[in-house]
Amino acid sequence: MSLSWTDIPAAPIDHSARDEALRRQSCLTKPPGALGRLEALAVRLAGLQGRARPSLTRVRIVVFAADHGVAEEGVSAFPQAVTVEMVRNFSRGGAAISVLARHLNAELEVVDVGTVRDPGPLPGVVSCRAGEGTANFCRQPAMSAAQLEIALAAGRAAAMRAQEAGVELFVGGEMGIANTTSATALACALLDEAPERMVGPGTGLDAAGIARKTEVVRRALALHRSAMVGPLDALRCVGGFEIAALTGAYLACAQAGLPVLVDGFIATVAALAAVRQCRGAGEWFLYAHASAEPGHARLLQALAAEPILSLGMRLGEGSGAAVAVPLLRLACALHGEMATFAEAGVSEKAQ
Ligand SMILES: Cc1cc2ncn([C@H]3O[C@H](COP(=O)(O)O)[C@@H](O)[C@H]3O)c2cc1C
Ligand SMILES: O=C(O)c1cccnc1
Repeated sequence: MSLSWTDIPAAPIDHSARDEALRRQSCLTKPPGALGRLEALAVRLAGLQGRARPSLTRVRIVVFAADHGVAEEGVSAFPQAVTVEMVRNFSRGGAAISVLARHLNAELEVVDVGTVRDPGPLPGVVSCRAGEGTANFCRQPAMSAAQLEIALAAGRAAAMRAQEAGVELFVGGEMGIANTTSATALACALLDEAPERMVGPGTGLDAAGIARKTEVVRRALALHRSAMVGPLDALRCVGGFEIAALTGAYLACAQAGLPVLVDGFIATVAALAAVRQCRGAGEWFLYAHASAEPGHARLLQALAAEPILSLGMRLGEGSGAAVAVPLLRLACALHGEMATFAEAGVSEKAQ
């Protein structure tokens, strides 16, 4: 399936800004290449932002929250109630991502895409509910086509709000108990990969829990195999509202030309769905970190993505991406503020 807007192509990259940034890099007072990947990141951002000296002053983090019917299969180490409880925690400023956003001076928005119990109006929380959690995808499709459309549109709306507000980098996060099961099933479907090669502990399952989760993913893939024709069909069959919202947000960012910093395992599955839906979208995505969730390495490999950090993080919420923001900011500062050889009167490399 596809919706009218999901087929819009990605915005083109500004090659002249990128080339100008590349020329500037070669004039800065350092041996060529001495700042390693920080150089390439600044040049890449120049091409995405369409200016030779990119900046990341305005960063927005949007956490999409939703519940999962598959939680009833006992696939998470935590109870389903945690999803809504964490939405309240985000709103009050006590979650990991709340702390990170504050310290980064980044804007934090939470979008409820469909938790089991509507938490009602909360400061900083936007309500865009596609339902009261997805259905258990071991038994039936996780969502209807109409629900998928609402969830994708919730993500798109968040991306457009960010774009209209003049945000320079979009970070998507997620919260949803059992969503590593959904993300794993989606990854297996998109990569045609065996569940046992992708399943991991999520919030902390033991070996018996991982075996149960593997079986759940296997059953889901067997049930939906023939219906999962394209990436949006796979999202509808085994995805989650918050994962679909992330895919919608990433697609809309790529279409609007807003650079994206992708978080961990779950966010990367959503990014893969976006890339499968729209080939050029991947140009707009930077990958922040290598999650400790074992399937993430396979996903990054499929996307030919080189994550910036590897800290053994496995939280989600956009936290791994948030932690990478200071490095990107420093890459931009070095690129934009260092003196050139000519400005500083420093001798260039001997021929
Ligand atoms: C307190 C708490 C805060 C979290 N913040 C993110 N997650 C992460 O863990 C969940 C996925 O793991 P699983 O599939 O094993 O349930 C998601 O909500 C994810 O964002 C959290 C999980 C918990 C328990
Ligand atoms: O890497 C992630 O996104 C992740 C891993 C475990 C639990 N929640 C999120």
